[in-house]
Formats: sequence, C-alpha cells, structure tokens
Amino acid sequence: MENSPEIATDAASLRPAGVSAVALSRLASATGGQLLHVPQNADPDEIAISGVSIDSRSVRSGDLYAALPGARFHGADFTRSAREAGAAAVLTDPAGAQILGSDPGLPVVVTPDPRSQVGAIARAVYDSQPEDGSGLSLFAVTGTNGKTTTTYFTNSILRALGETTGLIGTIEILAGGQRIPSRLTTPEAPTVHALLSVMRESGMTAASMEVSSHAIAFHRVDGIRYDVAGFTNLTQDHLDLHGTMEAYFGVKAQLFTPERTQRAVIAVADDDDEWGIRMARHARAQLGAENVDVFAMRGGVVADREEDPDRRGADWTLRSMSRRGIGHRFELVHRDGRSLRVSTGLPGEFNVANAALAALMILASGVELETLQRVLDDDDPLTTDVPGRMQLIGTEPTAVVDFAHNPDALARALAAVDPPDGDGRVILVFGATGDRDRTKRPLMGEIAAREADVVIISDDDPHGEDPAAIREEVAAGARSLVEAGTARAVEVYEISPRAVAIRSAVQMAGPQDSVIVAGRGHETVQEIAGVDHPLDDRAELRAALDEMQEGRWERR
Ligand SMILES: CC(=O)N[C@H]1[C@@H](OP(=O)(O)OP(=O)(O)OC[C@H]2O[C@@H](n3ccc(=O)[nH]c3=O)[C@H](O)[C@@H]2O)O[C@H](CO)[C@@H](O)[C@@H]1O[C@H](C)C(=O)N[C@@H](C)C(=O)N[C@H](CCC(=O)O)C(=O)O
Ligand SMILES: Nc1ncnc2c1ncn2[C@@H]1O[C@H](COP(=O)(O)OP(=O)(O)OP(=O)(O)O)[C@@H](O)[C@H]1O
Repeated sequence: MENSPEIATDAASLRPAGVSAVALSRLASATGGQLLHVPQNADPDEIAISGVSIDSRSVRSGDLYAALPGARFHGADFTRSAREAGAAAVLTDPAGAQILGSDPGLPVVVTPDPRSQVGAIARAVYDSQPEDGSGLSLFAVTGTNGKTTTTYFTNSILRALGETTGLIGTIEILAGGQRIPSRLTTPEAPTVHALLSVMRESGMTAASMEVSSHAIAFHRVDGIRYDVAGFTNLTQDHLDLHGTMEAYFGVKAQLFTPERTQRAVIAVADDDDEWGIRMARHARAQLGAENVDVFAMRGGVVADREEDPDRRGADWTLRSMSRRGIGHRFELVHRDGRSLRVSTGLPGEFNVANAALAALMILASGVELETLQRVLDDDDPLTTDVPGRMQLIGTEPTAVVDFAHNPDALARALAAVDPPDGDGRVILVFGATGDRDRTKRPLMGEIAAREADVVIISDDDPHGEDPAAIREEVAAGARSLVEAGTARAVEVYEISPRAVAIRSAVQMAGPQDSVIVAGRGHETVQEIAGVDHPLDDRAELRAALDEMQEGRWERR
C-alpha cells in the first residue's frame, strides 16, 4: 500500500510508504485469540491489515484498531470513530468485546491481554526489523536519569562515524527527514515500529532510542530487538507506577534479556551502587558475560567478586579524569589493557558517565576501537547540545537550565553548578510535578536545602493538583533541614508563578553566583488544571538576564 508523504506533527501519523498487508486470519491466530464477527460473505484470509493503531484518533484506512483498557477509558468505547476512520478490524479483551456487543460492524479479535500482542503485530505489519538483517542498527538507553543525554551522545558519535541516524526520545523524534516534537519518552508500540520502518525507508542506517520504564511496563517496545542496550542508573522515581524500587528494577531489567537485546553496557556508579551491580549481574546471567560490558565510574570491582558468577568485576574503569572547560576529559581502561580517550563539553560528572556509556555502546556494536578513537578525537561528538540538559544560558552569573526532576538528578545538577573554591552561591529555582510520585517532593526539598544556598520553590507542572499544596510538600522537606540546622541554605522562598521566581533568582545573583532552574528543561508549556500555558525556562532565564544587563532593575 502507498501512503502519500506528509509533514507529521505527531509521531503516530508517520507511517511507512511500503507496507505489505498481512491477513487478519494470520494475525488473529498469532495472538491465540478468538476471531469473531467476520461478515458472512468475507474470508478472514482476504481481510488485509495494513496498519495498527491503539488510538481511534490516529486510525488510518486498513488499520487494526487495538481497543485497550486504560486508566480512564476503554478503547472499545471509541470503536465507532475507529471504524469511521477506516479500521478494518478490532483487537480487544473480553471486557472490550462486551462493550462492542453483538454487532460491532467490524471483525473482532478477542484475547485476554491485547496490549501485550500489539508489538508483535506491529512488527509483522510494518516489517520494522526484517529477518534478513537489513534493518537499522538499534541502540536503546534505559535508566532513571541520563537517557536523553546518552541517546544524543550515541546519535552524535554515529553521525561522526558516517551513519545516517534516527532518534526517538523525550525531546524529539528524528525520522524520515522530519523532526517531530515528542509527547512521550517512548511512543506506543505501533508508532515505534512504524518509525523504525520509516527510518529504514528513508535510508537511515542506525537509530538511538530512549526506553522508559513505562514503555516496558506498557509493552511499547515489545517485538523489538536492540543491537545494544545501555543502562545509566536506577534511583527513586516513578514509584506512583511501580510501587517499590524492587518492582521498578524488575521492569528495567526486562530490557536486558535475549529477546530484547543482543548486547548490553551497564554503568555502575561505585561499589555501593546496589542497583547497578544487580543489573550487571542480571545482564551477564541473561546475555552471557561476553555480551555485556560493565563500566564502573568509581571503584572498579563490581562489589563482591565472590558473588559475581564470573568474578569479572568491571570490564571498564575510569582513569585520569580532569576538567576540560566546563566539561571533562578522561580515559576508559579495559581489564585487558585497551584504552579509549574520551571528552565531553557538557558539565557535571554525571555527563562523564553518560559519555562513557555512549562510547562503550558504540564499541559494543562492533565499531573498531581505533575508528571510534579517531572520531572522538577529530569530531568531539560528545560536546553536542542537548536541549534543556545542563544548558548554559548565561555567565556572570552562571545561569543554567536543567531537566533534573527527581532527587538524584537534582543533587547531581546542584553539585555540577557549585562555584569552585566557595566564591559564589548556588541559587536554585525548582518545583515538583503534580499527579506524579509524591514521595519525592520532601526529598527534593531536603536536597535543595542541603546543596543550594538560596532555595526558591516554585511550580513545575501541577497538572490537576493545587500548586500551593505541592509547593508546601516540597518546602516541608527544605524547612526540616533548616530547622535542624543541617541546611546549607539560609534562605528558602516560595515564589509563584515560575517566571517571577526565575526573575527573583537572577535579581538575587551576583556575578560569581550560579543560578540553576531545574525540572522542566526543554519543555515549553506548563500544564495547570488541564490548561497549557506557554512557559520556557530558557527563554525566561535569558530574558531575566537581559533585563538585568540592561539595568532595568537593581540587583538585590
Ligand atoms: C500511565 C500511562 O503511561 N498511560 C498511557 C496509557 O493510558 P491509558 O491506557 O490509561 O489510556 P486511557 O486514556 O484510559 O485510554 C484508554 C485507551 O483508549 C484510547 N483512546 C482514548 C481516547 C480517544 O479518543 N480514543 C482512544 O482510542 C487510548 O489510546 C487508550 O489506548 O495509554 C495512553 C495511550 O497511549 C497513553 O497516552 C498514556 O500515557 C500518558 C499520557 C502519560 O502521561 N504517560 C507518561 C506517564 C509516560 O508514559 N511517561 C514515560 C516516561 C516517564 C519518564 O521517564 O519521565 C514515557 O515513556 O513517556
Ligand atoms: N547519568 C546521570 N546520573 C544522574 N543524573 C543525571 C544523569 N544524566 C543526567 N542527569 C540529570 O538528569 C536530568 C535528566 O537527564 P536526561 O534528560 O538525559 O535523562 P532522562 O533519563 O532522559 O530523563 P527523562 O526520562 O525524565 O526525560 C538532567 O537534566 C540531569 O540533571
């Protein structure tokens, strides 16, 4: 089937041009489900499925519409719009079948857990990873923090190596010559598979993608096998979805299994990094130690060698790290003596970890060490801009916008902007998101009070919650430290709206100070009570700095 090329504003509308339709009967039998409501004069072998959608609003003619149960709706409620948009059949669960009733007007495949079938179906329909190996080299990055940065890094190295690359992540999707803003970190399975085919059709040879824990839990990357999957770290976040850190770990660990990846690179912070060490063991046990590279940022042994099945410890360790401008240069050394010189222009030690992970993922994909070294030396690919990630907006004061929105990221971002030799203060503007993991709010307040001199608590995306109540929960954490006398911060303010908080921070800052606006990074709208308000921290911070420079107001 030929789809006409068009400019996509939403990733779900981007479809490959060449799709060889698959018979509904074949898809139905692959699910093991029941095929119902086939019109009497129709042959299911002749009903052609040429696309897949899990949202009625993105259904195209010939699609299988997967009507899935959700938190708010059952997709079966939207079958009529899907049919009007041209859906050829429906895939649903028994509850959906009941909603559809006895005359849905479309053939229906009923299976107990349809969401878990969508990835495999989309793979078959879009031929996203052809068996003959003609697909893209595919890189996945998972972990609590650093996914976006690391995928930008792998993408940048791949381009320096001469590959034509695609990207799927939190900020944007690059596919088929288009740059599409992202709605999710990892899109839904039909979109992911369609994107991989679009990339292949347009001549792309490699792609990097972020894989969130939501993506694994909601089967968004089912049916995909990566060449190399990388793990950044696991720290507290998303407990609203996973409940416990153990469950969160278990979901991330699913990426490091033979069904989902051939090889892995696992970053371990140090010998006390329980989750990194466990992920390294898990990956080695699942994929075979020869297919896993473990990189230790500090230490060097993956903790207790005695318990390590291979007694291998870390494969790669870090040597001779030094500052290079606001970034770092360092050397990665393998147990066998090989070494790689790496440097990144992005600030923060965590970007050393991200840069190391990206370089080792490229190496794990089979690129020769000498070739990689040449592009690292000649093209400086790890100094690429990553929108809203430690993005430097101004100097004097050092003014940075960063996406840190969980406790670990906030602590690291604050450490990264701490002026050396104690000759400046750290002024922080941040908030916490509504309708998401609440337990991190007081923790982030504590970290702010511990690591910053001036704490300005403002609003993030309150979503449906009362912004003042969210600020209060964050402030309670900050104040507990101030009251106990263990805070670095001497001033804790609550200022809303956020644009005013940013101006206040700049107003308070002297030339030696650092102002960091954390939590929203590249985002350009703030959602309050269901309404999107334009807000770009980078633009607000730049405007505040300009106003100050133009002398429109005095420093306080
Ligand atoms: C918790 C979560 O991830 N929920 C996702 C899930 O929602 P749901 O199944 O509850 O959907 P629902 O709204 O009840 O609707 C049920 C079904 O009806 C369909 N529907 C609904 C309305 C309509 O008009 N037509 C229609 O077909 C929906 O597509 C859905 O299949 O399926 C929806 C359809 O794809 C997603 O949009 C939705 O993501 C929401 C928007 C979301 O915010 N997800 C976030 C938390 C997320 O996934 N974040 C991670 C990264 C987090 C991080 O690392 O920071 C990500 O990968 O982006
Ligand atoms: N390796 C790391 N360890 C800890 N914190 C990090 C690391 N890399 C980046 N960060 C911090 O986390 C923030 C988010 O980084 P990035 O966007 O690269 O991660 P992410 O995993 O894609 O996050 P998200 O899924 O929420 O978009 C950064 O702005 C920075 O403050």
